[in-house]
Amino acid sequence: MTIAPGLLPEGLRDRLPPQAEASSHLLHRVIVAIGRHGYARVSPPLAEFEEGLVGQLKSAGSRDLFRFVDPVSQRTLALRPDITAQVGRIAATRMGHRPRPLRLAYGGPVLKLKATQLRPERELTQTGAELIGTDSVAAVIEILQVAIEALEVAGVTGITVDLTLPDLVETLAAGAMPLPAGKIDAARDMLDAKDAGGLAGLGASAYLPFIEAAGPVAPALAKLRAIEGAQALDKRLEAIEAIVVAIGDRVSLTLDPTERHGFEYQRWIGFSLFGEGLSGEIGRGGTYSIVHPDGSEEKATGFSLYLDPLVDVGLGAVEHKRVFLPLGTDPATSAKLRAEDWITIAAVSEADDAAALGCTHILRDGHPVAL
Ligand SMILES: N[C@@H](Cc1c[nH]c[nH+]1)C(=O)O
Repeated sequence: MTIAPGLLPEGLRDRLPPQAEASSHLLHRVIVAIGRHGYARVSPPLAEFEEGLVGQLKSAGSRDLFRFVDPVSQRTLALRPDITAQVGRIAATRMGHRPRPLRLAYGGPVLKLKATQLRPERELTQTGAELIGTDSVAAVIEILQVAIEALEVAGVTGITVDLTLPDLVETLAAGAMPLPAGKIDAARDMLDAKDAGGLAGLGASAYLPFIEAAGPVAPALAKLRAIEGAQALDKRLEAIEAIVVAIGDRVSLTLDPTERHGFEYQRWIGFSLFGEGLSGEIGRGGTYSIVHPDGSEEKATGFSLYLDPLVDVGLGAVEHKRVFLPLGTDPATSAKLRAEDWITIAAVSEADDAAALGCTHILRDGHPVAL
């Protein structure tokens, strides 16, 4: 089968001007904003041994990995679908001796095995921060504040934070709302899909009220509090109240306690981030556990942002002044212009056309004149 020239595999794309520049500009601005909160940047590789990517975070699956055999080591390598696991590996090994809490930031491409309907792209630019050594309420609030600031710096407005309780079913099933072990996964899936009939069929009707307890945070919290047998969640609900106090004025807060989708390894709290005019989720995060080589576990809290939807709506675009330099322009003059922040487009033939080349100015008598 021949492949049409320029055709790329599904979910992979070229970024052209000006979006390619906007994308790197946005990543730079966001990572600088994260760094201001003390998060030092790490830069793990695009691919590593499969074991390095799957064993690091408790409960993280290994399904969505692009795998291949490395002709050099003869070992199975995988392309990273998520940088958080790599940061976990670094924190547990090379930076295991650094004082806690350890604040690390990252940014770069990740590759998902499957696209989703909402996100047809498989290669995404992921950036974020991980606060390692704690999953306290204070840690969650710091992480949310850093994420919100990073989104604001990127130009996102109308931010919504949707909170969820990823381990809700396990927590309740172990206490007041028992479920046979074999049914926990099924109950979780049905709650995630808000499938009331399925839940009842499973003998998990006690969980039905959780489906109703979703929406703007204040009424949702009130409904959760009223659920018979949900006292095991009290500490989590208090934490959510503290989050409302900390960031409720800055963003819209919603609560969807049974949302699990995309929260594979997050534990007592998770959150999704949305922005006005941006389709789908633009970020996600929560608390999780890093597994150390000796089997011990370390708590952590973090967030990741996905910058592609921002670039797609034009955020990060940089306005440039582009001056056309006719043939024979003195190199010292053009160097001076570049030092003054101009982009210089030098003629290479008499036929070159300043307007067609996207110039905003043309150099006349040593000075840029607007076209
Ligand atoms: N890396 C996760 C989000 C996250 C970061 N830290 C904890 N959770 C994701 O992209 O879904």
